[in-house]
Amino acid sequence: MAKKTTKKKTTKTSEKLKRPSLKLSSQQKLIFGSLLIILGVLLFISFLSFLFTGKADQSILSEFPSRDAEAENWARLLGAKVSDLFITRGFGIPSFIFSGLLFLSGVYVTLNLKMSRLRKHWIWGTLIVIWLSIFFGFFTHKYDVLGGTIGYEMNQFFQDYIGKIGTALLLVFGLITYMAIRFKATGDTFVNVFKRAKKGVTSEFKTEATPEEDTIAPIDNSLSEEAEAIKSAFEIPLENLEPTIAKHSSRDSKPEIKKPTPKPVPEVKMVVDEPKVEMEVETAKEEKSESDNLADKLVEDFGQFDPTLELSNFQFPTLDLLKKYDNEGIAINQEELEENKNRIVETLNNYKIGIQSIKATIGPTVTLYEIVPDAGVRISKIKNLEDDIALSLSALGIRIIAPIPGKGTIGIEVPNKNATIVSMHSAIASQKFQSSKMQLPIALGKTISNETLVVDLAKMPHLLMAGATGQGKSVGLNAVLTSLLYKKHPAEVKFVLVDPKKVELTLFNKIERHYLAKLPDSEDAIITDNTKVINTLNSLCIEMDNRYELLKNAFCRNIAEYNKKFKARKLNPNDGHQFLPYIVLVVDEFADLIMTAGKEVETPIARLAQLARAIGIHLIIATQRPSVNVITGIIKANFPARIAFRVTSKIDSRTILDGSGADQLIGRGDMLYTQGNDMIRIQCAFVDTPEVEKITEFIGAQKAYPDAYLLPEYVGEEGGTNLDIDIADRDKLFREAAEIIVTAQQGSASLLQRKLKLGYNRAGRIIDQLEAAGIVGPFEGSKARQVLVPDFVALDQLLENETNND
Ligand SMILES: Nc1ncnc2c1ncn2[C@@H]1O[C@H](COP(=O)(O)OP(=O)(O)OP(=O)(O)O)[C@@H](O)[C@H]1O
Repeated sequence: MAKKTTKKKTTKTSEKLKRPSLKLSSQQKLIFGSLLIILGVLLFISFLSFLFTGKADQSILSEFPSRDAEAENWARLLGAKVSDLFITRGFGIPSFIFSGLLFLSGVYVTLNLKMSRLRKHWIWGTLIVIWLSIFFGFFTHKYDVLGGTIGYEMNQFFQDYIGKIGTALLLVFGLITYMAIRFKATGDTFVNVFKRAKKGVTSEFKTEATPEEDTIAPIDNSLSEEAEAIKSAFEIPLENLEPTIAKHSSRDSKPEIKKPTPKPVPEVKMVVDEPKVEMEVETAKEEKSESDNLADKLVEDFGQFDPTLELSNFQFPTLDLLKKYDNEGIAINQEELEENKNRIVETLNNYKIGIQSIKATIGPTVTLYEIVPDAGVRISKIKNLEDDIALSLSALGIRIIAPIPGKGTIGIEVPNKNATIVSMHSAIASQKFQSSKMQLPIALGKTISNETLVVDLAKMPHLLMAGATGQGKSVGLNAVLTSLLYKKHPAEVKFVLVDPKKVELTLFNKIERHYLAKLPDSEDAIITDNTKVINTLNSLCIEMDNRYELLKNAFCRNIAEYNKKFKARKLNPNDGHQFLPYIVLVVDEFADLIMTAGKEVETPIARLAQLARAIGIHLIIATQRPSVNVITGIIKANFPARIAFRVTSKIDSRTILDGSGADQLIGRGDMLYTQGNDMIRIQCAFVDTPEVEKITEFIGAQKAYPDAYLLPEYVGEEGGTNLDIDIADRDKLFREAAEIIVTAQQGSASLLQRKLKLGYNRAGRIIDQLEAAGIVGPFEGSKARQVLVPDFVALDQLLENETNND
C-alpha cells in the first residue's frame, strides 16, 4: 500500500516535470482564446465559400499568388489558399471539423476550461476526419473535394493491398472500434438498435422512454457530450462575472448601487467523468399478496378510484375572477434609491462605520440594502444604530437584519415611498403556484426579491397568524382559502370555519355543500357561536381518532399513503375505509374564543395540534391579541409555522415570532413568515371581498354534494345526562360492558376503556347508556358512579324485562 502511494507520488511529480506548464494570465487567455475563435470562424467561412468559388480560384492556386491576383473566396487569397490546402490537397469536406475544433479551442482557452477534455476532442476529431476522408474517398475515382487528396490516395493504397472489399470491411471495423471506445457500445447495443429499427419509427419513439432501453441510453448521452461541453462553457463565466462587478464597486470610495437583475441562482456545475464499468441492475419483483391481486384486478376492471368522480364536471375558478391592479409592477425610483443609499452611508460614517459595498434589492413594499461593512466592524454596533438610521431616513418600519443568515452581509430594509400591491391574481397565476405539486399549496405573497412564496400547509403542519387590527389578517386568511380553492377539488379538502366576528367568513357559506364541513345537526356550516365551537372541536377530535383507527387498520403512516392505497383499491370500503379529504380548520379571533371558553377550547385545539398532522387535519389560527395567555406554550410548541402582521409592541412580536421584528412592519399586508428557522419578509397577496364573492359564487353555482361534509356527532356534557337513549341505538358492546361493571361493582368509563380496549368517547357513551338503562347511577364528579345492579341474575332480569316491555 505504502509502495503504491509513493509510486503514485513519483509518477505525479515526474508528470509535473515532464509537462512544462504554460501559465497564461486571464487577459492573455482572453486574447489568445478569442484569436482562436476568430480563426475558427474565418476557416469555416473560407471552407464554405471554397465549395462555391474553388473552381473559379483554381487559376491563382497553382503557384504562390501575387497580391494583384483576385480571389473569389470570401476570405480572399489566404482563404482560397488555405482551403485548397485543407480540402483539395488534404482531407476534403471533413476538414470542416478542423474549423469547429479551432473554435472550440478558443472557447476552452477563453473560459479556462479543462484542457484534458479539449485534448480528447482534438484526438477524436482528427480520427473522425481521417475516417470520413477515407470513407468519401472510397466512392470517388479522382481527386475530389469530397474526400480530398489524402482520402483518395489512402483508398488507392488500401485497395492495392487488400482490394475494394477489404477496404470497405476495414472502414466498418474502424466504425465499430470507434463506437466501442467512444460510446462504450456492446454487442447488445447493436442488437437493440437492430430490434428498434425493426419495430419501425413510431414504436421507436415510444420505447425510447422505457427502462428496458437502458443500454441504449449511454449512446444518446455521449452524442450530446460535445453540445454539453459548449453549453457548460457558456454557463460558468456568466456567474463569474457578477463578483467582478461587485469587487469593482467595492473599491470605489462611494459605494455604487447595483440594481437587482433577474438572474437565475448561480449553480455550480461539476463535471463527472463517465463511469467505465457497466452494471446491469436487476430489480426483484415484489411478491404480491392475495389482496394485492384482487386490488390489481379491480383497478384493471374499474380503473383507479377517483374521488372527484361525483363532481367530475367541477370547474375550478378561472383567473379572470381575480382583479389586476395598475400599480402592480415594481417601479424603480432611482432618486429614492440614491437618496437612501447616501443617507445610510452617511449615518454609518458618522458612527465611524466604513462600508465596502452596498447592494439594493427592490421588493413590492420594502427595499433591502445589503451592506458589507469594512473588516473589523462589529455587527452589534450596526444593530444598535437601528433607531438612528430610521431617524436619518425619516421612515417607519426599518428593520435591520445583522447578519443576513447564510450571506455574511447586513441587511437594512427600508419601506418604499410608493408600495405596490401584490395581487392575488399574480400570486395564483405564478408558475410556482400553478406547477406546484404540494398537497395543500398556498400562495402567500411575494418576497423581497419579488418571487412568489408558495408554501405547503400540509407540511407546516399548522399555522398561527397574528397581527394588530387592520393590518391584513383577514386578507391573509382569505388569501390562504382562495389559494386552496384554486388548486383543490371539493373532494380533496374541506374547511371548518370558525368566525366569532360573524362577518369575515360569511361569504364562504355559498360553497357549503362543496367545501365546508359541519356537525350533523347544525344548520350553518360556518360556526359563529362559542358553544358550537367546543362541540365542533371535540367532533374533530373524534374524527381524528376515527381516522387514526382507519390508518392503523390499513397499515399506513399518514393520510397521503392511506389515500394512495385507497385509490389503488387496496382498502375495502365495506371495512369502513373511505377516501379521506384534508380538513382545514380556520379559527378567526382565537383570543375571543379563549376568553369566553378557556380550557374547553384549548384542550381539543392542543390535542388536534399535537396529533392531527398525520391524518390530514390542519389548523389555521388567527388572533389580534397575541398575548401569552392566548397563545400558550402548548399551542406555540405545536405551531412552528407563524405569520406576523404588524403588531404594536416588541413583546407581542416576541410572543408570535420568538423575536422582534413584527413591531417594525408597515402594515397593509406587510408580514413576517417563519417556518421554524429563518424569518422571511413578505408582502401578502391582496384579495378583496368582491373577489372572494365572485369566486364563491362561481363555485356555488355549480353542482354540489347533497350536503356539507358531515363531521362525527359529538355529545357534549349536557348530552351526557340525556337519559332517553333508545335500546336499539345501544352499543354492540353494551351487554359485555354491563357485565364488567356489575362484576367489578364500579361504574367508571376508564374501567371499560381498559377492559374492552375502547376509546374514551365510546366508553363514555356506553356509560351513558348504562345510566339510561338504570345499571349505574348518575355522574358524581370525581367519584366512580354507583352500580345499581348487584349481580348477574339481577342484570339478566333487568335486561329481559326491558325487551319484554319493548
Ligand atoms: N396584502 C395587502 N395589500 C394591500 N392592502 C392590504 C393588504 N392587506 C390588508 N390591506 C389593507 O388593510 C385593510 C385592513 O385589512 P384586514 O381587514 O385584513 O385587517 P385585519 O387585520 O383583519 O383587521 P381586523 O382584525 O380588524 O379584522 C384592508 O381593507 C386593506 O385596505
